[in-house]
Amino acid sequence: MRIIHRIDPNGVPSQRSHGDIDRAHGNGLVAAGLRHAYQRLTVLDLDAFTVAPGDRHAVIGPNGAGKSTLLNLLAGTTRTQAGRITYNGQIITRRSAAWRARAGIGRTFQHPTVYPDLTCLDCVRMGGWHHRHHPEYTPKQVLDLVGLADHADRPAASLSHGHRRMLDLAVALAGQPRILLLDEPAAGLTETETDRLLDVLTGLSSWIALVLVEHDMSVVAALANWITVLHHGHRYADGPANQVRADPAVAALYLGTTGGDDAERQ
Ligand SMILES: Nc1ncnc2c1ncn2[C@@H]1O[C@H](COP(=O)(O)OP(=O)(O)OP(=O)(O)O)[C@@H](O)[C@H]1O
Repeated sequence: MRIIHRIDPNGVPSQRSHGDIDRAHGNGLVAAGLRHAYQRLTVLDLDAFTVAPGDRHAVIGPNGAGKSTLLNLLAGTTRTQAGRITYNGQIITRRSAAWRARAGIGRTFQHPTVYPDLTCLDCVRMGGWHHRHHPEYTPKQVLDLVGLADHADRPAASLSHGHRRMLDLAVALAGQPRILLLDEPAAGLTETETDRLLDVLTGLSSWIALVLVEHDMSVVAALANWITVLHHGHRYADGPANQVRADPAVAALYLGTTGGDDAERQ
């Protein structure tokens, strides 16, 4: 199986399933030359990563591959050490996470960080604070969307793990993101909760781009039309979701039967 690479060696998008027109006008999120190290250990070294409006882009890879690090750099919760990030044609590399959230780059967390002392409704109000005068949806509508309408007045701290994840998503959605970065949104959810999550995410407006870090391949299969595989911080494979999922080398990577032929894959 040949993996179709999305980026040519010069960093120019080469193959796209959709979004080309928007990208041509400079819309979307474009990261180039992102490198990140903890102490002297480089955990991410990515030539290019692009997200166009409407993308459904999964980032997969074994534990420690650098997936969350990538998401944190895109969201601005981790400071960029090397590389450049642009959003709708504007360089945002040094912009804070709060600035990026206001600009439309929303995120959820691997470990949901809701405001524990606030009620669910107030958490969502906080998430949509910068849209409070012209909200697309009221906080109650957002809570209803994720199935938490009955919990509006409960403190966030009292929620179950699954409900906390959905509240985290509601907070992100209240910010009216144009790009939504999701860090393992299905982790720890029951089957019913996962179905709800998929209902919410598949029902989002088609112009909202999703970047999904996820280990659950059924969730990836249901949502993603493009997959980037990371391995030891490098891009191991990149292509249309059905092709990447069918690639024996990607399966072997997950089963731990590959030696990690990064050089061959880049
Ligand atoms: N704050 C930190 N200090 C030191 N090392 C870190 C820190 N955060 C992450 N790392 C290391 O960086 C590497 C990449 O971590 P990252 O969380 O991005 O991987 P991941 O692909 O998201 O993994 P997982 O699927 O297990 O969540 C790992 O080796 C991890 O141990």
